[in-house]
Amino acid sequence: MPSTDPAAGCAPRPARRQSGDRPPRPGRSGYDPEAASHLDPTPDAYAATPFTDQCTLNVQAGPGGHGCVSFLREKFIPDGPANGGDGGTGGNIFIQAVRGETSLHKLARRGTLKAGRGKNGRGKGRGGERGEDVLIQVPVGTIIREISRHDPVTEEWKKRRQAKAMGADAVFGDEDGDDKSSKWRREKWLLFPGGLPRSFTAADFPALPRPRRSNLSASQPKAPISLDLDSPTEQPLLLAAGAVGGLGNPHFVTKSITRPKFATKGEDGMSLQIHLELKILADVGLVGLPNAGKSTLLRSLTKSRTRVGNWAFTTLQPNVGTVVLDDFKTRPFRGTGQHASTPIESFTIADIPGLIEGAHLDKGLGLGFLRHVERAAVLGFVVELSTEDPVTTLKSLWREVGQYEMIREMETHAESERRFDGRRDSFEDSAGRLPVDSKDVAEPHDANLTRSKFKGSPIRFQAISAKPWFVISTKADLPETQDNFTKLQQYLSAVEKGDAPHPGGRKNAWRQKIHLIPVSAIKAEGVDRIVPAVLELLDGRSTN
Ligand SMILES: Nc1nc2c(ncn2[C@@H]2O[C@H](COP(=O)(O)OP(=O)(O)OP(=O)(O)O)[C@@H](O)[C@H]2O)c(=O)[nH]1
Ligand SMILES: [Mg+2]
Repeated sequence: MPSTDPAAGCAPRPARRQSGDRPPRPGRSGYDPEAASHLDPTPDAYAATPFTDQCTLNVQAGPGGHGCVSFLREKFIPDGPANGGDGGTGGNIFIQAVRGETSLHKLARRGTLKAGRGKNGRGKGRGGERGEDVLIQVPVGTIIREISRHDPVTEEWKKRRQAKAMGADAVFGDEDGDDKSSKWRREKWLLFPGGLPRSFTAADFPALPRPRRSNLSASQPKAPISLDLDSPTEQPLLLAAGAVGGLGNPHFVTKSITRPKFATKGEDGMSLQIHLELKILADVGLVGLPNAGKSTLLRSLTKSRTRVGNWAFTTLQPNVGTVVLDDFKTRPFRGTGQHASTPIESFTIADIPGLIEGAHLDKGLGLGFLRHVERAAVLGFVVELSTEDPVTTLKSLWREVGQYEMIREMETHAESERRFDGRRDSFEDSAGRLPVDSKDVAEPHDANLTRSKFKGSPIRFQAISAKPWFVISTKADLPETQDNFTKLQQYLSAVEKGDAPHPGGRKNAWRQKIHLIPVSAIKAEGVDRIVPAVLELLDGRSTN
């Protein structure tokens, strides 16, 4: 076996152990145990990075700053007109899918993210500064679902509408509507600190201005949020717009009140509880029992440094490797989607933890990791030839995949019903938006951000059994594996011809040309046949 290291030059190579101090490695037959290589690495030569694929976040848009009560005061003008500035708008919450991120663990640790509060208005008509924005960066392939929201402005509108519907004069009354004489709500107003209580009687107090939102809020996604960030977002997408600031005292100058000693407080920012779920986007997803050789195969096809070990559940998190194609002449085109006419330069392979029989009953690591191959274009079933019956193994793998597919279909159905109910209950106008006060022109921090339209796609589910699939029979270097290979070959050709039912049990499952590729991943033998087979399936056309 040649001991050349394909990873050399791209990662620091661990110090080679002396043959005397290397621990014995059980169960490796037909292979020289002393020769460490990229495909059979020493136990410390693997990448171990923290990984989380789901988390819940609380995000809070910034509250607005308060309006200011101030009067012009100059030499010879002791009691000038009102000149208090408006409060600044609160910070916004943006989200962006970026290529460099691979996990949600950093966000999972944060829990709550709050945008900055707008600054209060100041004298001489100076408006308060905007609050600081928060930008949440997530990996490409993250799905965002809204769990709950608290939007003080929407609630205020709701309350007013209800009060109006009841024909009450209590529109501006206290929450319980008992104290009708109180037309103003103390908590909404900012009073001049030096003023005497009698100067703040309800009698000539103006009506509380109607609740407002910033004009940026028009580009918020509709409630309830449900988005799939399946491609990198060039510009950050707005999740929650900051609340508007309060009005300074010049807004309340009337004929009768020429020197208003009050201003309004800023609105409270909306808060959202969202669930983030990362579903890795790879072209090929590997599915197999634990210890089948999936990670070794990934190492032999790519420069991945995923952990390999002769025990079940060596891999505890998904790993993605990239196969770079250097044969420029025969590179096929991507057959579908927006990149239909771009030639394939590389493709990605996802290796997930092993699936065991009964994974749908939460045995082993359960079915959860299948979310990372659910969106793969092609599924690669990795079956060890040294098992007793590879056909039974393949069938049981498909059974688990079928169970997962069923669960996902039910979830998708339930989700669309929930969304429908959410829309019906939400307080929105016919265009699905709350009215935005045209007077309220809160200048955005960055003009580019206003132009960003919400580009995330709606969440879709693609039937797994309809995807093209192929089988890689590993450990073909081990003795007495020929019979198992023949058995598997016969079974797959029967499935292809329709003589045997599809192992997933679905009628419309894909069964066009099921490749069976025998390999010895550890010796890197036969793996070069995987690339053309994958390209053929990705390309969606048969080269035969
Ligand atoms: N003889 C032989 N051994 C192999 C081959 N491929 C993998 N192995 C060995 O099989 C064992 C398991 O390999 P892994 O690649 O870790 O298997 P896995 O499917 O990723 O396992 P999990 O991560 O537990 O799901 C290791 O000891 C490998 O060295 C092969 O082609 N031939
Ligand atoms: Mg593995």
